[in-house]
Amino acid sequence: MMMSAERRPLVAGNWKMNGLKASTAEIGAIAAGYNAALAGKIDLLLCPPATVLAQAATLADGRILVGGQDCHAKASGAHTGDISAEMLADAGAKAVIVGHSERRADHHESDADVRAKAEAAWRAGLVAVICVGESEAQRRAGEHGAVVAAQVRGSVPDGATSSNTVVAYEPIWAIGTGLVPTPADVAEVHGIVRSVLAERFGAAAGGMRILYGGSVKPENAKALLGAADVDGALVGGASLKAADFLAIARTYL
Ligand SMILES: O=C[C@H](O)COP(=O)(O)O
Repeated sequence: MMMSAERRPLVAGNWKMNGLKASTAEIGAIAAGYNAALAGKIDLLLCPPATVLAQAATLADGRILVGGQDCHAKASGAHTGDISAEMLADAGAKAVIVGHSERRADHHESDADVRAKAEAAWRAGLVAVICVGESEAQRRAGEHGAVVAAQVRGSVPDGATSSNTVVAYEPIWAIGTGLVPTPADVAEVHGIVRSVLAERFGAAAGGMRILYGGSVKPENAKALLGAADVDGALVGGASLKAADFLAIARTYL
């Protein structure tokens, strides 16, 4: 385990395919609730659907960060329905999630695809939030460490730094299920992620943030976020309500 005083916690919200214009009031409430005490300790990022991203950026008013949930690897061109990192940046995004397990499953994204998207994020000046995580069958077979290590090796591009990259560990079986690993299980995998980052990036790995995601709720946040090598959370369902998202963030106060 490597520790670094430089790692400022990050609590990120992923609205997935939820949220209409009216829902962005929650983003205004989150920005309003990000008071001096929270701002003194942690960063907040919210990733709504691309359709409301610009509106979210306006409501966030620079107080919290907003981001995209995916991007195309290219900057522009004939790719119907896709959105580039440059477009997200133009709408006010400061970060983008890449390689979420739902993208890997629904859109057959490989580690190489995810790596290209992370590079696209950097090209546009965005932080890449790179997701990794094992399936239930892989966990049962005891393969979680090897699976996650391979995903980190394949999905994180050369050139990653603590400023341009965040890794999110999200065991697939914990996403949206209410099932959570024990803090010791989370610490084990985060330690593996940090070791792989250290093999690749040396001492800089000590400054890189590794988030845990998967059924994080106000009730379990303290235990999960208190685990070794956990530098924040990637929150799905509980990020849809400002009160719940802020309650998770306040775990750090
Ligand atoms: O990106 C977020 C994760 O997939 C976690 O979702 P969840 O908090 O609804 O389990």
